[in-house]
Amino acid sequence: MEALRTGLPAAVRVNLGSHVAAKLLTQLERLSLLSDSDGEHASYAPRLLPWFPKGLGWQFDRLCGWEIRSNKQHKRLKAYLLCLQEHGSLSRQEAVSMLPPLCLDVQPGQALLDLCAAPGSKSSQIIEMLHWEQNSDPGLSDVTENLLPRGVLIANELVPKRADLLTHTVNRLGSPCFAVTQLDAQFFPKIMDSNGARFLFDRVLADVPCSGDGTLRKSPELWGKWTPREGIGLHHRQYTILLRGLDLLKPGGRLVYSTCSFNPLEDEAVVLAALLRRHGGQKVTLIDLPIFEDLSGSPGLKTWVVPHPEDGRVCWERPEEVPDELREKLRAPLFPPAQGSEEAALWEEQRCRCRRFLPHKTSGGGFFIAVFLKDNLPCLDVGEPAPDCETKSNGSVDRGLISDHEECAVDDDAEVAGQGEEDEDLDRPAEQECVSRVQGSAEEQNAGDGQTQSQNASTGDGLSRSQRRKRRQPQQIGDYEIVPADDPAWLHAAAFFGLDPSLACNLRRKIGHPKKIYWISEQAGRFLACTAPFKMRVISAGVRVLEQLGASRQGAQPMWRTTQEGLPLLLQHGLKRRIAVSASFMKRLLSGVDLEVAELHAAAQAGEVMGLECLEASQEQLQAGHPPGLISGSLAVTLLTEATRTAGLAVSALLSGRCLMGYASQTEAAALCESMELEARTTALLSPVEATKPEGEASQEGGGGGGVCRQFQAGNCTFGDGCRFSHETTTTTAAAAATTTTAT
Ligand SMILES: C[S@@+](CC[C@H](N)C(=O)[O-])C[C@H]1O[C@@H](n2cnc3c(N)ncnc32)[C@H](O)[C@@H]1O
Repeated sequence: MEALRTGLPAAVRVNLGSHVAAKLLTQLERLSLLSDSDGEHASYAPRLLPWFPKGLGWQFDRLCGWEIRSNKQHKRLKAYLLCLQEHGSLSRQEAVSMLPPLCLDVQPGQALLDLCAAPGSKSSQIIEMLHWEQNSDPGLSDVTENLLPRGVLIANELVPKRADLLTHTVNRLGSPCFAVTQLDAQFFPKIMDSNGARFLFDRVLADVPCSGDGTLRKSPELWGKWTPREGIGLHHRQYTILLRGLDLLKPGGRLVYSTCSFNPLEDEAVVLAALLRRHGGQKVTLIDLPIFEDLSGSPGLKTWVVPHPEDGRVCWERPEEVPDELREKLRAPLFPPAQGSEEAALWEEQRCRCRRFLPHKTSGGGFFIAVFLKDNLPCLDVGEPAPDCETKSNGSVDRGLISDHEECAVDDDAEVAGQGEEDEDLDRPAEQECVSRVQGSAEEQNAGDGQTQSQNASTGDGLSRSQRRKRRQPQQIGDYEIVPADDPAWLHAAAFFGLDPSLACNLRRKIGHPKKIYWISEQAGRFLACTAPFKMRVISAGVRVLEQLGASRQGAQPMWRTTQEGLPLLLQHGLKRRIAVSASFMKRLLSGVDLEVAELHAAAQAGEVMGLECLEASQEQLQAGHPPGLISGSLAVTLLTEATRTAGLAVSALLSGRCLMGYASQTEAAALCESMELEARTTALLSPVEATKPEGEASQEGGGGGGVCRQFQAGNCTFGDGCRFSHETTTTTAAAAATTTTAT
């Protein structure tokens, strides 16, 4: 209890794939040397989390998340972290919440499913892990085609607004290895690949909605809200999500079940109920978690009590003790196994493999994890499905031991309806939020009552479930189509950017939306080519790499631009329209200044710009009547110091007959600029609060460039005093802002 009353240390995870990963790790190491003699900044010393691979996880032991968020004294640290988060270099994530993805043992090329994914901390971590092989040496990525990530994470979320937030979170990573779906995980359908075989996942994460009492350290307001009813109401939904996940898992595959709750009704009771069944004819068992140095959890509970939903002081040990009027609510699966029963023996053997992470032992938040392994043996005869968990006349409990759950869990064909939701606050703690999101939704009521959407649907049209199933045609997942290798628009874009036309096999576009082209990993492509019994909502897939510029003239080929998020991929694949510029030139570009073509040539003369010749009209073009000089259009601008085939800092830009302008959004541009100033920014963190940013001296902090913050003018700049753009509101600066060309 004492531990729960203290703040939760803030923790961060560095993205190995970021172009600043190596620099950022150096700065974290530098900060870690701070000590008490550094006075007010001593708490800025992060500690390396020894159990996180590749030295990427860090924790600020003496600083909690809400302090960074709300204490003005830490505004520069907040801006520093926000900026790094914005360009996907760093994620703020509670330390124990980093464990489930590590328990998945992600391997390159795998297909993974995150059933309950918003706001997306674990999904981002998994996607980053899919890239680890490729980014094994931070900052020096030697990317070859063979090492391009092939795997996929399908990140699923029920609530539409949270699914949008999830999409934003994973999009920051610029990865081709994901798709976001918006479905009720309980009804995530059986999908078939293009060969008619079932598409199963190598790994599944079921980080289910829970009562969130493990997050009391970061969300103290939960103290007043918690009731025993929540755990009881959530148990059934957690169980059906877990069953669905196990069914979607390949034989030999792993599923990680996790909650941020201490409640055994949401933890042990759910895990035990799933262990007692077969899944697609296969048995499942628990396996030990990996060893996390410094972070040992406790085993799962042997026994527990079930409280009265309205009065936590009244509890029962056995289902038979429950008064008749509560028997429907407090069903047998909520209870521990009866002493001496077959189930108790099984549980005794398995429970030690569950792990409870307790705040007073780990200095972190409360968490529960169990790792399931699905049998690799041929299916056994599964027999008749058992009735769902009934109390026998002799008082013992029938949990359907080793029966198959196929029929008793959920209907594959259930259509999923999204639920309306209130606004998001990015700064609010993830796990706690997910609790409040699900409470009160109509769908929660259904799940709590044990009534599924499929049951509702079955009464609708007078047809039986199997009749409706037969009547339905399988539907292709999502609305994505392959870009044909001989598509004229693609061939034109490939020729313009100097890309190999055969790259088309990686590209998709949304049906009816030919103006955006996405790059999709091999496994993501396989997933999108599958069919499902109903139209699945795929909100986003892969990374947008090309976008058509304006409307094309009648008969003329459309012009394309590279997107900021897709640039690293295109550069790795030989994009030829690229120039390299000095740091000071890059800062000017990022500050939103239009750089006149004459200035570009002068900078090239001075050695500040290299590679202009790749923008010049070729002999062929000149013969075809193109005027001599630079060819207008989209291009990549990289830093002169970066080797050309690395994932270094690169900016999408546009050259017109008159000038060169950046095409990153204001937020992206600000974040990229900050990333160039990482060392200076870290130094600035450590100077006295008042002296750090004297008015009008932004450039002394390494900001350089100037320019007016349009986010500030629109009233939504998140960087506050830490913003590198001007927050002045004079007429002069407003007029200057009107002329900036950086895209929003
Ligand atoms: C514990 S949170 C997930 C946190 C997430 N894994 C992360 O690390 O950022 C649970 C999420 O499940 C969502 N959810 C609730 N019921 C669901 C359902 N039936 N199907 C899919 N998602 C659901 C909630 O809206 C919430 O976003």
